[in-house]
Amino acid sequence: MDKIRQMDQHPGFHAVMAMVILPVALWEVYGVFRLASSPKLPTFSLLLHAGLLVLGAKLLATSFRGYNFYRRARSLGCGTVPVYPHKDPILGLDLVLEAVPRLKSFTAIQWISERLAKYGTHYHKTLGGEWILLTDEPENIKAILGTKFDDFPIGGPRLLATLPILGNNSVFTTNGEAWHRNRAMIRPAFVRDQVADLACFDKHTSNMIRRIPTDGRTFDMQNLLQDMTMDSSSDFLLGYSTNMLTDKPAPGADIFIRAFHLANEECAKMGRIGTLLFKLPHKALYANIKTERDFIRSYLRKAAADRDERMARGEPKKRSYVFLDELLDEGHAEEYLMDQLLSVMIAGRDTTAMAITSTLWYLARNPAAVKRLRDEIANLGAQNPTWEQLKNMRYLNNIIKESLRLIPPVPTNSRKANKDTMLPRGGGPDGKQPVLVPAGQAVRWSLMSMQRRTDIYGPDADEFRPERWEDDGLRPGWEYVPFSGGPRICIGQQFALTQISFVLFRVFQAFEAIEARDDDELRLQPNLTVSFALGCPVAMTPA
Ligand code: HEM
Repeated sequence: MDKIRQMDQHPGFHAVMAMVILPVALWEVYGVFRLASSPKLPTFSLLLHAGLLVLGAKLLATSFRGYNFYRRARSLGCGTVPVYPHKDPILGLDLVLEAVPRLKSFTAIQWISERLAKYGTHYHKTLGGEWILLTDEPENIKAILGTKFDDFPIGGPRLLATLPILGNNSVFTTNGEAWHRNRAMIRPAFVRDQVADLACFDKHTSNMIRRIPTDGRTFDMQNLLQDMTMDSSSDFLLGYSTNMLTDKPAPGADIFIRAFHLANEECAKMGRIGTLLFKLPHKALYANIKTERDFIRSYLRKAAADRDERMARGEPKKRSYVFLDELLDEGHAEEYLMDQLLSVMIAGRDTTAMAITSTLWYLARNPAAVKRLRDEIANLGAQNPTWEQLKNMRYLNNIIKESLRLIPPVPTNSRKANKDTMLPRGGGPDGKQPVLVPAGQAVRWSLMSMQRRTDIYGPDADEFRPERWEDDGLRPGWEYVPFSGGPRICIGQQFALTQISFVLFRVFQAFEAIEARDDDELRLQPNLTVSFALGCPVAMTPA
C-alpha cells in the first residue's frame, strides 16, 4: 500500500499543503503586480510569474477540495482506500508499461484479479492520469447497480467505449428518461413466447453441427460459434440471416462481420486507455462503423419495402417474430432504429458465443462432466428438446452456471458517480469501512475476480466443478451476477440461456466426446466483451 497516498487521504495533509502554497501564491500575486506596473514591461518574467500564479491557484483549489472531501469522509465514518503504488503518480505510465506484457500474453483480465487480491478495493490511474476506483466487493457491486443506481449512471470509460458505435440513442449509452424509453421498447422482444420459440435456434444450430469435422481433425470452435450467433441474431433481429454457415452467405456479410469485429475492438481499446486515445483521430474506426451501419441500413430498408409490398398485396404485415418489424410499426427515424438494432446485436451476439465457447473449453478438459451431461441428454431421447425440458435439465444448467461464473462474458464493467456518494466496502485497514466516492469518479468492478473469490466459493474457486451448484448448495446473491443486476439487468438473459442450453444439448446429442487441442492456460482478449485470444481449438468424436 502506498504510504504517501494514504497520507494525502487525511484532511490535515491538505490543510498543511494549503498553508505552504498560500504564501507562495500571494508572493506571486505581488510579483505579477510589481512587474506589470514597471515602466518597461519584462514580458518573459511576467509570463513566468503569471504561469506560476495559475499553478499555485490550481494547487490551492485542489488542497481545499481535498481538505473538505477527506474531512467529510472522516465525519461519515469512511475509511481511506489503498492506492496502487504508482512509480509515475502523475500519468500512471508505469501501469501502462506493466499492462503491455499482460496484454501481449492475453492475461490482462487475470492481472486485474491479481491486483484486487493484493490491494483489495483500490485506486489506480489510467493513461493520462485519471483515477479509477477498482473493486470486486459484492456489496459495492450491489450498491452501484442496485441500491445506489441513481448515483452511478453510465459514464466514464464504459460510455467512451460504446458511444462511437452505438450513438447517443442506445439503451447502453443513455441514462434517465431516455434509457427508460429505450429499455421499454426493447423489452417486449424478450417475453416468454419469443424466448421459448426454438425454431430460429434450431435452424442455425443444425447448420453449425453440419460444419463440425467428424474425422477427429482440430478446428476452432469459437469461430463456428461466432458465425452461428451472428446468423441467428441477424435472423431474429432483422429477419434476414447473414447465413455464414450455409453455402450462400448473405452478400457483404463477411465484410460486415469483419467491420463489426474491428470497430468493437477499437472502441474497447479507447475505453481501456481512456480519454487521451479517445481524442485522437480514428479514421479506420469510423470507416468500419460506416460499413456496419450501411449493412444494417440496407436490411432495414429491405424489411420496410417488403412490409409495404406485403401490405399492398393485402397479406398480413408480419412474418414470424422479427425484432425489426416491431420497431418499424412504431414509426421511428432510421438512425434511431439502427442504434437499437446494433445495440441488441452487440449485446447478444459475442456474449452468447463466448458463453458457449467457454463452456465447451471447460468441457474439453472435463470428460467426466461430458459423460454426465450425455446421460442427462439421453434420458430425453433423440428428439429436439422443448423449452420446458431444457429448463428442467439440472446438470446442463449447472454446467452453464459454472462456466458463466468462471468466465463471465462481460468480465469487467464501469460507471461514473454523478455526485458525492458512498460505497459500503473498501475503506480502512481491513477494507470493511465505507468509501466516499467523489462526483465524477469512475468506478470499475471485476465480475471475474468476484466470481472466483475463495472466501465466497471455497478453496477450489478457480476450478470448473458444476457439482458445486447441486442440491441448491450454493445460492449466491450479488456474489454471482454474470447478467448484471438491478434496474439495468440484462434483458436477454432468458433468451441467451435458452440458446446456450439448446446448442449444448444438440452438440452432445450428436457427439460423444470433445478434446482440447491447445495448452491449458486461459488466454483472453478483452474487447467490449471477452473472447479466447487464440480461439478454441478442439476435436470432436461423433456419437
Ligand atoms: C451469455 C450471454 C449474455 C451475457 C453474459 C450478458 C450480460 C449482460 C450484462 C453484464 C449487462 C449489463 C451491462 C451494463 O449494465 O453495463 C447486459 C445488459 C444488456 N443485455 Fe445482456 N448478456 C447476454 C446476452 C444478451 C442477449 C442475447 C441479449 C439480446 C439479444 C442481451 C441484451 C442486453 C441488453 C439490451 C442490455 C442493456 C440493458 C440496460 O442497460 O437496460 N444480452 N447484458
